[in-house]
Amino acid sequence: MEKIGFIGMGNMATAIMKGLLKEFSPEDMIFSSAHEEKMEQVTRETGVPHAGSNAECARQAKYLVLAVKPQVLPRVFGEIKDVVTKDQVIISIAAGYTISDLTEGLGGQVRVVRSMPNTPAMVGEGMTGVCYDEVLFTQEEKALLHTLFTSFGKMELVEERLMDVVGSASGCSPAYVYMFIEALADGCVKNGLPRQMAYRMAAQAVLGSAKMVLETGKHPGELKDMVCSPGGTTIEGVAALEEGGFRSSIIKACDANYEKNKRLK
Ligand SMILES: NC(=O)C1=CN([C@@H]2O[C@H](COP(=O)(O)OP(=O)(O)OC[C@H]3O[C@@H](n4cnc5c(N)ncnc54)[C@H](OP(=O)(O)O)[C@@H]3O)[C@@H](O)[C@H]2O)C=CC1
Ligand SMILES: O=C(O)[C@@H]1CCC=N1
Repeated sequence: MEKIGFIGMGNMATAIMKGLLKEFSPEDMIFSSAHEEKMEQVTRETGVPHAGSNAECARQAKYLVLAVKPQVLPRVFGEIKDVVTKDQVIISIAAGYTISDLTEGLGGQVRVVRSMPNTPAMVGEGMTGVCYDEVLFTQEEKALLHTLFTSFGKMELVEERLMDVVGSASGCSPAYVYMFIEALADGCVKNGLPRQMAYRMAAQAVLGSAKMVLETGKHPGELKDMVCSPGGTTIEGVAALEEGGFRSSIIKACDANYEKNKRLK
């Protein structure tokens, strides 16, 4: 098996590796990160060997996942651009970096896949936007990419012009959902529900509502209307949310994270 390598072993790489370990053995992977003791710890916990350095990881990996923060990428480019070749598949999960940025940063003679995953990958429920020029990759490579990205959730092939929007749809949105769950629980605690029960019920209500959207195919507005009994309690809450600018706030959040992509490099 040609190795899958990770440069950077933080939130996202850990989540992706956890998913991959359901499909591949530890020996099929290799990684490097910033600190020796952390690399030793990850190897102890997962059995995945570490390469000791980014350059060695880049040398050994056929599929190389760049999983450092955007601001760290230029340094990593400098460490691996003389090592990576066109025979490899370079996979970026970094926000804001285009395929052109990545190709240029790595010296021009590479084949790059750009992706935008999210942290629910940690529980196998990730949503990853992926873009790459299909003519550059073999069927085997494309099959491995599909296996990789679906080992920790769902994937959508996306035109690169929309990849920064994918940041709103899936990359950043879990943070907005966590804020909603926390606020919903606070509202329940305010009216007497025990906090941990409030978190469990709020989280399950979000999970169930998401499954309703995904599995019924109904428009979210129609599903909302199904909850709002005429003259009932829900519509009072809906009116309060509209008064508070609930929807426009979320749209503004999407604009904010979309615009920041341009300022990450
Ligand atoms: N978090 C998220 O929800 C998402 C993140 N992303 C993208 O994923 C990438 C990683 O994000 P995330 O996992 O959250 O970040 P983390 O900070 O959790 O992980 C980054 C990892 O890179 C390591 N690192 C730092 N410097 C170097 C270096 N010079 N060489 C090798 N490794 C290094 C860090 O080590 P140490 O901790 O020891 O410093 C850390 O383990 C980013 O580009 C981000 O845009 C994409 C989608 C979602
Ligand atoms: O906040 C960030 O920049 C990263 C990318 C998407 C989610 N987290």
